[in-house]
Amino acid sequence: MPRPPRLSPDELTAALSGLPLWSGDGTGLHRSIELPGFPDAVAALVRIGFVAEELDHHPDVDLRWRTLHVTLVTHSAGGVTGLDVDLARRVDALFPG
Ligand SMILES: C[C@H](O)[C@H](O)[C@H]1CNC2=NC(N)=NC(=O)C2=N1
Repeated sequence: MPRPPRLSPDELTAALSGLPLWSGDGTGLHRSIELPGFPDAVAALVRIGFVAEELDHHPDVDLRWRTLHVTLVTHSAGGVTGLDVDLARRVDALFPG
């Protein structure tokens, strides 16, 4: 599937202003999600995984005890695209913070 283009700096700034739980730059969007315990963190990763499969767009996730460190980047585009913004919104819908 063709990938969309990387966001411009202005587009990225606008996207991040609508994603207050996320930080980042052109190399990736980042959010950490702390759960009550390790099993909850594993379950959260599975839930994110199903959304990722639905979107055919996948996060980089570092699971540390009960915290998921999520990075979104479109690897084939070499930076952040609208697909990452879409996935960030879907993650926030699951875990509003
Ligand atoms: C064929 C399939 O669409 C691609 O391999 C997708 C799958 N998920 C992906 N996820 C992310 N984050 N970046 C990609 O470039 C990517 N490519």
